[in-house]
Amino acid sequence: MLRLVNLSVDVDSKRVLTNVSLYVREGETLALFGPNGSGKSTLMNAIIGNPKYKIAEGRIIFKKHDITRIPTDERVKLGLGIAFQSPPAISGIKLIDLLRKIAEIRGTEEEKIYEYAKKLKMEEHLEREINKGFSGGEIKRSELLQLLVMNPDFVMLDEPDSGVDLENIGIVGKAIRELLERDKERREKAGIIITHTGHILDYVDADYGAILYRGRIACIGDPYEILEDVRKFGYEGCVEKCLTKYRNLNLKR
Ligand SMILES: Nc1ncnc2c1ncn2[C@@H]1O[C@H](COP(=O)(O)OP(=O)(O)OP(=O)(O)O)[C@@H](O)[C@H]1O
Repeated sequence: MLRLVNLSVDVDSKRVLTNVSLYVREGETLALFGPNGSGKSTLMNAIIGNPKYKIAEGRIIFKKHDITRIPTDERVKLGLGIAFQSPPAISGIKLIDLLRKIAEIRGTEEEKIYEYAKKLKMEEHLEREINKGFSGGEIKRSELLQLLVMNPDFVMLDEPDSGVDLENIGIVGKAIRELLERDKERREKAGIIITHTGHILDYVDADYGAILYRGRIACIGDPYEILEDVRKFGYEGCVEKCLTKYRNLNLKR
């Protein structure tokens, strides 16, 4: 569904991602790991088409369309959606007004807004300006609420579990499951989830995991095994273990 081919990305003339190749098939969820500053958010911003993130080389293919050079709104129309790690607060626009607009464009029934807001415990925030004064956990739930109303085919979630308390993590987890599974009988869904702690993977099944390390994909494998290895050996040790495994596989061949 999404394929990145030798993608290199610059931010403010600094090379942040080098030669990233990855794919996520229909129905799959990829868990993306990596130390701070390794380029995970950059990757999501490049995929959604944030103009600050310049594609220096490579291609992004989504549903067989080459979207490398098309603007963000066209990518969203094709079915991409993102929950940012740190979205801005927007003065003068209430959350409910944004949600109504999204619902109108995407053909979502208005009562669904209230249903999802209730599920995410965000009813009291609907009349407030978007993200203004929201706590860290409330911002995460606000992003998810917007995505639920938007109902994209491919979701990118940048650390949806960071700053979320143990009680709310279940609420967030269920919302993400719904995002990945709603209408699955009618159309394919897939996604990428960035997580440091892996808490969200207690609620959402990831099909495979990848480590982004110093701007490159350094390891691909079982997400739960990767998480365990990162806990035991740290990122460097985990990447070294992966490389040794690849080398041995190649030697056997
Ligand atoms: N505007 C910018 N100018 C210069 N460097 C930048 C800019 N934006 C991002 N970077 C750098 O790009 C690198 C990757 O940042 P990115 O936010 O993608 O990392 P990340 O893997 O998502 O990190 P974290 O886990 O801390 O969220 C970092 O070293 C960051 O400082």
